[in-house]
Amino acid sequence: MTELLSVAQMRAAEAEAMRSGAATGLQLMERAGRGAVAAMLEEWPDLVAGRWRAVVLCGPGNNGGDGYVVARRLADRGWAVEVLALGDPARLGGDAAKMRALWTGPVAGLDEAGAGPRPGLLVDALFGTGLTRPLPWEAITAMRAVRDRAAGQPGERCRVLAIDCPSGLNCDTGRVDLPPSGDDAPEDAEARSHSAIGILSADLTVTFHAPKRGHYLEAGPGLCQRLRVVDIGLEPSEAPSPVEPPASGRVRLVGARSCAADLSGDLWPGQLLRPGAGDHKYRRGHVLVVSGGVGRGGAARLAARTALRIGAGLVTIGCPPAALQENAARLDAVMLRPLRDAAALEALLSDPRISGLVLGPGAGVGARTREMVGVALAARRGTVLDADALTSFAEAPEELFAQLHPGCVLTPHDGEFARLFPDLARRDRQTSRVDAALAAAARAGAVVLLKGVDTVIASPEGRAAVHVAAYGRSAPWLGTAGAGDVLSGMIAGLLAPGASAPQVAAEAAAWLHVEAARRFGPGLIAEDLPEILPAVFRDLGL
Ligand SMILES: NC(=O)C1=CN([C@@H]2O[C@H](COP(=O)(O)OP(=O)(O)OC[C@H]3O[C@@H](n4cnc5c(N)ncnc54)[C@H](O)[C@@H]3O)[C@@H](O)[C@H]2O)[C@@H](O)CC1
Ligand SMILES: Nc1ncnc2c1ncn2[C@@H]1O[C@H](COP(=O)(O)OP(=O)(O)O)[C@@H](O)[C@H]1O
Ligand SMILES: [K+]
Repeated sequence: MTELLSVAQMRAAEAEAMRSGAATGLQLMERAGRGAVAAMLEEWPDLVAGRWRAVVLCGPGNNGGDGYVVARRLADRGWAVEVLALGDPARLGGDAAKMRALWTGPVAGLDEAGAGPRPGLLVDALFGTGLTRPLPWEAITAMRAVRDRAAGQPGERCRVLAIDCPSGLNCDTGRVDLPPSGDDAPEDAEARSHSAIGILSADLTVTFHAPKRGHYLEAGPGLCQRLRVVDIGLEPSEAPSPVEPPASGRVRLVGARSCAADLSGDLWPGQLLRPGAGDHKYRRGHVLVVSGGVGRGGAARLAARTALRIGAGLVTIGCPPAALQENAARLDAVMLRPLRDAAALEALLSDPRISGLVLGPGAGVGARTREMVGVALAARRGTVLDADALTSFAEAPEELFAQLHPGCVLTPHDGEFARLFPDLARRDRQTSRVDAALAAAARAGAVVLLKGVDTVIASPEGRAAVHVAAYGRSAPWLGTAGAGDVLSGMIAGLLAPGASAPQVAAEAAAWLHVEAARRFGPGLIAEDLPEILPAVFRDLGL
C-alpha cells in the first residue's frame, strides 16, 4: 500500500538523494517541473495539440522554482506563457534562482494578474510544502484575478494546475492557514475561508515522489480535486505490508487505489476474510453484542447482523430481559441471551468461545453501560467500544483508559473523540488528525479509529493508517443513521477469529465499509450495508 509522507519525511528523502549523489537539487526540480507538465497533458489531452496561453504564478521558494521550469517547458511547446512572481525574483536563492535565470521571458508582479486575455491554464506554483505561515492575501487576490479574466467570456473556463499542492494547503495537516484579514477580504471569518478555499482549489494537483498526508486529510482532497504523483527518481520506501501493522512513524493509506493490482481475494483484504477449508463455526469466532433496552435495539441488531455477514461463526445479542421479545421477533441466525446486568454479562463471558465484543451502539449513557464495559474489558476479548460506551466515560475518561487493553478498538466520531480527549480535539496549527489519533491511542492504550471522510486508525505503538472516502472513493451516502453501528460490527467480526491485529481489522473494516456503500450507491440505508457485503466479497474473488 502507499505511504503518506510528512513534509519532514519528504525533505529527508530529497536530502538523502542529494547526499548520496543520486541527484542534485537542480535535477530534482527539473524532473518535478517536467513531470508536472507531462502529467497535466496526460490528464487533459486536448491541451497536447495547439498553442495555449498559461499564467504561471511563482512564489519565493522552491515551489516557485518548479514554476519557472513549468513555464520554460510550456514555452518550449509553443505556448504563450505569462510569469507573475510573488516578491522580488532577484531575491530567490539556490536552485529556484537558477531556474529563474533559465527562464528567458519577462516576469511581472502579482499586481498584474488581472490584466491580459483569458488563459487556458493557471499554474499555481506560489507555495508548496514549505509554507509555515498563513498564506498572504496577495496570493489569494492574484489567483482570483487570473480566474476572473475568464468571467463573462465565452469558451471553457481556465483550468488550474497546482504544483505539489494548492497554495495554502498545509501538507501535514490538510488544513489551510488563511491570513486574518486583507484589503478586499470579506469581514466575516467563515465567508473569508469559504471564498478563499474556492479560489485556491485546483482542478489537478501534481505532487512528487509520494503523496503527503495533507493531500488526504481534512480540506486536502477538496482543494486538490484530482491528485497525481510523479516519480522524480528518489529512492522509493518499502511498501508497507497491509496485513502487518505499519511501522511506527509511518502512515499508510488504506485502499484499493493504493494497492491497485494487489487487491484480490488472495491478498489484502481477502486473507482476512476467507475461511480456511476445514474451518468450523467456532474457529471463525463468536461475537457478543451488548444491546440497549426496549425500543433501543436497532443499533445492536445492525452491528450483530454485520458481524455475522463479515464472517464471524456465531453472533449473539445480549439484551435486558424486557427487550427479549422484541429482539426475538427480529432475529434468526443471530442468537439472543438475556442480560440483566453486569453480573449477567460476567456469567456469559465465562464461555471462553466468545471472542469478540461490541458495546455502545444503542447501549444508553450512564452507570449501567460503564459497569458493562468494565466487565467486558476485564474478560480481555477483542472488544469494540463505540457510541454510548464512549460517551458514558465523558466525565472521567481516565477511568476508561485504565481498563482498556491492546485488544480493544475505540471508534469515536469527532464529537465522541472530543468528549474523551478534549485537549487533543483542540488541535493547534501544526497538529493533524493523524497526530491527534496517535496521541489518543497512546493515552488510551488501545487502537483508536477516528471516523470521518478521512478516517484515521492509530495504535498505541505509534502506528497509523488513513482511509479516505475521496479521490474516486467518495461515499457520501454513508452519512446515514446507523452506518457507525455497522462499522463496529465489521471490526468485531474481523477480530473475533483472533487472527488479525486490532489495527489491521480496523483498517480492513474501514475499507469494506466504504466499499459496501459505493457498491450499493445512492439510496443507501444502514441495513443495506451488511446485505451488500456478499457482492463485495464476490467482486474480490472470494
Ligand atoms: N522536497 C523535495 O524533494 C522537492 C521539492 N520541490 C519543491 O519545493 C517545494 C518546497 O520548497 P520550499 O521549502 O522552498 O518552500 P515553498 O516554496 O513551498 O515556500 C516556502 C517559501 O516561502 C516563504 N514563505 C513562507 N510563508 C510565507 C508567507 N506567508 N509569505 C511570504 N513568504 C512566505 C519561505 O520563506 C520560503 O521562501 C515543494 O513544494 C516542491 O514544489 C521540487 O523542486 C522537487 C523536490
Ligand atoms: N460523507 C461521508 N463520506 C464517507 N463516509 C462517511 C460520510 N459521512 C459519514 N461517513 C461514515 O459513516 C459512519 C457514521 O458513523 P456515526 O457517526 O457513528 O453514525 P451512527 O451513529 O449514525 O451510526 C462513519 O464511519 C463515517 O466515517
Ligand atoms: K503550489
